[in-house]
Amino acid sequence: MFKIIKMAGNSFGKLFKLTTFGESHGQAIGGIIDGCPAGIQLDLEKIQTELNRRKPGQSAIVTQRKEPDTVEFHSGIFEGMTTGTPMGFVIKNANQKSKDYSHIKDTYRPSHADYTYDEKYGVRDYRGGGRSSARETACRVVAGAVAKQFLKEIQFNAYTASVGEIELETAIKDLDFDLIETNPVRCPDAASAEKMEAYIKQIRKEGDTVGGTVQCVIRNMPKGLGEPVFDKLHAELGKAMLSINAVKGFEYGSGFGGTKMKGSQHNDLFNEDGTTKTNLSGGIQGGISNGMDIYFNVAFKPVATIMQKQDTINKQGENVEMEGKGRHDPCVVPRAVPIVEAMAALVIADYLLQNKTAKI
Ligand SMILES: C=C(O[C@@H]1CC(C(=O)O)=C[C@@H](OP(=O)(O)O)[C@H]1O)C(=O)O
Repeated sequence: MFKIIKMAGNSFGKLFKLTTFGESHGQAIGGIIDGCPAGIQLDLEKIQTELNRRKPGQSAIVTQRKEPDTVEFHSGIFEGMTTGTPMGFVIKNANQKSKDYSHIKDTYRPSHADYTYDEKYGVRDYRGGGRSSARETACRVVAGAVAKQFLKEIQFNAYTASVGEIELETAIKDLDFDLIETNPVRCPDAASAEKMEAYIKQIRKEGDTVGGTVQCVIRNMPKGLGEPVFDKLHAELGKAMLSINAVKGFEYGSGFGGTKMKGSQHNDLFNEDGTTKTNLSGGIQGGISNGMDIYFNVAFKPVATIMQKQDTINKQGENVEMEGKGRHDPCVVPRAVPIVEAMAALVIADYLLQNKTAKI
């Protein structure tokens, strides 16, 4: 008897829709962007630049897998312009080292998707984590980079806000986003970035991993995006962020901090033009954008694969010891920055198409 189980959930978005395919050690990963409006003059170099911000091997504090991550578009673009037809794209895998994974064929890394994939499907491509690998996020970055070009007037700026206990202490209004790409951690404050980088290096030496947070600010937002009641704008942003590998938390606006305030402190009072004097709402009220900046935090856990011995179980349910092998990120946060921006751009593009009255 076959178990009737297939993998669903490979698509994101209603009207601006991305479907991805591929595994970390297969021939290629890629996707189809369906619903991108016609007539957008695409800058392909900008799309590649976004991919380069995410790609493995980019610095000493990330996985040392070396992938060119060159995107090839196979449809949907004519003479540099989107045609409104499905945009198929492929990124070839070039640097797989599958033998690093033979030890997890029948054994489960603690807190990795190995166990749940095996339990659900009964079969899994364990090489490099297969479909559960964060390599899939390269496809999201491609689609997000296309969405950003559709949403030219809207600015998406994500950056590393913490690594372990080390936090960026500058208030959002005082940040200089031009500093984000000036260090390998992608933190817009040189002193914090240095501490974070040193800490990630130390953690790597210990064969361990560490988590952190990415903060994202969306500026120049149109008013009126968001579909109450179940499809509130922040609900979709939350889903988008929580679908990124290793994400454990999402908060927007005042977030969990707001629970400690009184209404009299928390309410954003209006200016006559409808803007607000404060923005604890994070640019969204009633699930609808109010034109103020949207800002949110995304929490990333420490990567599950560590280079230390741990107790675990095998497929037979026996207790065994295992140690991670291969090339992994000691902290995913610096490479997650462009992924967060990409997912935010996909949400805003989709909601803009759903809301025909919005103007940008
Ligand atoms: C390849 C990427 O990251 C990979 C994510 C990953 C995992 O388990 O998620 C495991 C590693 O794969 P490999 O062992 O094949 O090097 C990482 O390098 C990428 O992001 O493009």
